[in-house]
Amino acid sequence: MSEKVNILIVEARFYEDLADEMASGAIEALEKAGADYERISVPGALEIPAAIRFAADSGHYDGYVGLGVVIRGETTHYDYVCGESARGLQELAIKDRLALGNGILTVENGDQAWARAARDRGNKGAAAVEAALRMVELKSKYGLGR
Ligand SMILES: Nc1c(NC[C@H](O)[C@H](O)[C@H](O)CO)[nH]c(=O)[nH]c1=O
Ligand SMILES: CC(=O)[C@@H](O)COP(=O)(O)O
Repeated sequence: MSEKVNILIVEARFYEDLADEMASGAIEALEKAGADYERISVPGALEIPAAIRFAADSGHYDGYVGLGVVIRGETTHYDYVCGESARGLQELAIKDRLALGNGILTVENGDQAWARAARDRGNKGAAAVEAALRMVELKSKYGLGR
């Protein structure tokens, strides 16, 4: 791929501090890889797939990274937020052939979230970038373009 890879980061800002850490890890990974990137935000993880789908029609991006943190509460809403955000991303990847990384943490509590979000621990924001970049490579290998 001759020109620089351009990645869109879609951040769910439900937990602002965790979102910042996840985004920082993702950005460090993108800069290390020499990729260009843009950032947009949504209220919560449920909105990530739709935001990616809106952006994909622009043809501006080679890949997408969804970042979010879903922490179980008192009701079954957790199950829907986790399940539907994951399903939405999978549909975008499979049906729309979008190169994306899923960086949506689905955890029981804040400690579990920080153990995975922190750059010096799980650094899952960077992991989602690495997944997205690999999928960009595969799309290029098979001539699928943006
Ligand atoms: N509880 C969490 C949510 N809930 C909000 C939804 O994602 C969505 O924004 C709302 O239902 C309006 O459509 N989102 C998270 O990202 N993390 C949570 O823990
Ligand atoms: C994951 C959620 O949507 C959750 O934070 C909502 O909390 P609750 O189930 O207590 O309303």
